[in-house]
Formats: sequence, C-alpha cells, structure tokens
Amino acid sequence: MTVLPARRLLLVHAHPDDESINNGATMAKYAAEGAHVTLVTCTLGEEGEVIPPALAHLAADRDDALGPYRIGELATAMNALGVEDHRFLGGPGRYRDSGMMGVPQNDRPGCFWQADLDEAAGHLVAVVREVRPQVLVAYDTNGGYGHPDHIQAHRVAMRAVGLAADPDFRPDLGEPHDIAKVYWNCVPRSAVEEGFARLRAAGRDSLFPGVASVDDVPGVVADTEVTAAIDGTDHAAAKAAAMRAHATQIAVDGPFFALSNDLGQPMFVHEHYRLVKGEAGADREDDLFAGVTA
Ligand SMILES: CC(=O)N[C@H]1[C@@H](O[C@@H]2[C@H](O)[C@H](O)[C@@H](O)[C@H](O)[C@H]2O)O[C@H](CO)[C@@H](O)[C@@H]1O
Ligand SMILES: [Zn+2]
Repeated sequence: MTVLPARRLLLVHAHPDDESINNGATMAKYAAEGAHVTLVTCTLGEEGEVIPPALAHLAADRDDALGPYRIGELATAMNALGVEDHRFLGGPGRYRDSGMMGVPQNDRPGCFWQADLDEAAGHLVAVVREVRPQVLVAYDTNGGYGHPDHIQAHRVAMRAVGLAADPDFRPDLGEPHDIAKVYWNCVPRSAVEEGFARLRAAGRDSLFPGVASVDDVPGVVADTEVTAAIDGTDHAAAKAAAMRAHATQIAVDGPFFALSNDLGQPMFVHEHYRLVKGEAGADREDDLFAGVTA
C-alpha cells in the first residue's frame, strides 16, 4: 500500500502539451514542494499539426504516428516539471484526438468527442479514488477555447467529481472520495494585455510570423473572477523546458511561444484559477490547497 504525500493535486487535460501551457509552473511548484501531482491526459494528440518539417511525416494524414511520438514528448515534459504520475484516460490510445471543432474527425468512432460520458468519467473515478486528491484542476465549460476534446475533458472531469463521491457508483473502483476544491483554468484580462505589451516591447511581434490576440488566449476572464494566482516565477525555466519538450506543437522563444499557427503569445508564469467547488482560503489565494484541512 503506497502512502501518498499529504497534499495531492490532480489535473485533467485533453492533449499532451495542454498541461505545460496552462499549468506548467504550478505543477513544477507543487512537485518541488513534495505534493503528489497527478496528470491525466485524455488523448494522445494524434490529430495535431506538426511544426518541425523533419517530423511532418508523423501527421495523421501521413504516417499517423504523432500519438506515440507525443507520448514521448509528454514524458520529457513531465521530467522537466518533476512530475512522476502521469496517465492517459482509460490507457494510452483509448480515446483519440477529435481534431478542431467542425472537422470530420469529430465524428470518428473512438474519438474523445464521441466518448460515452459516464464510461470516460468512470476511468477518471478510478484515478480519483486511488490518489484521493484534495484539489482538481480542469477546463471551464468551453474548454478554454472551444476545442471538442477540451470541452469533453471539462465534462468528464466535472462528471467524475460527482461520481467519485457517490458511494453507489462503482464500489469496485474504490472507496468514495469527495474532492475538496475544484478549479478551472483561467487568465485575467489584465495579465493577457500586459503579456502582449511585453511581447510587442520585446519586438517579438516582428520575429513571429504573426501575433495572437487576446481572444486567442484560452479562458480569459475579468480580473474579478480569479480566485487563485500561483506565482511560478521560480519555475519559469521548468515551464519553458516542458513547453519546448512538446516540439511538434510549440515553438518557444524566450518568454514567448507560438503554436503551429505561428501566432506569438506570452508564456505566463503566474498561473490563474477560478474556484468552482469548495471554500476559498482567502480573497485572492496564492496556494490551491489554502483552507484544505484533510
Ligand atoms: C493547445 C492545443 O489544444 N492544441 C491542440 C490543437 O492544436 C491546434 C490545431 O492543430 C490548429 O489547427 C492549429 O491552428 C493550432 O496552431 C494548434 O495548436 O488541436 C489539435 C488537434 O485536435 C491537438 O492535437 C493539439 O494538441
Ligand atoms: Zn489541447
């Protein structure tokens, strides 16, 4: 019987790369502090575009080998963050990347967007009842930016929160567990605007082929909606290294990055969260475990 650390954080993400982009500094911080950090990634990212020309053959419409390759990218990213517990929902390849909203891949049997919600949530309940986290981090209802796998990851995570605590649901998956605090990823508008100002001041708006806009950043909210701000300054290098590990998806340029759309955007080392379940430990938390008693 493994005795887990006192503080346990669970994060649920759609594709390999989302964890580093959204929560890399937070994951590195808590791992360094001795908390148990568990990442569940719902797909292998099989439908992603590929940035490095030398790896273009991996793409779904060529060798269709991007999924296994991104498993390796994710493992490298986890090493950079010091996170040892990362899993794929239902096992590697159980749910395939559904592609961007509206593409034919959304209808492919076996893709995550077509998953049975309770079956997928059941896989996550097993992890919740094993790890017994006090804190869960997930996407908002729009998945941050409307990608079907992100929306589905939100739905599965929130469904699993309820099912994991229900003593009548799948007793075979372990003792019920009620997650004390649930947060959704977000970015305060002031931080986005400051970040793009930094990008322009650094002249990166000339280096990147294009520059993203505030609306391209997932989960932008009014500053007043933010519950917690995690200062990841001490873990900025680890976050950048983790993002660089996802080289098929992300190009990193100092404190900035671009996805395969070539739109430069700021890399945030202050990572923000909205509390949607549980009690906040302060008006503006600097610790996701604030107020957790067990
Ligand atoms: C950050 C994220 O969720 N990436 C997803 C996303 O990738 C984007 C997609 O390929 C889009 O067509 C590009 O313009 C954009 O630059 C990419 O970030 O969707 C992929 C397919 O579902 C997914 O594999 C990738 O992880
Ligand atoms: Zn994603």
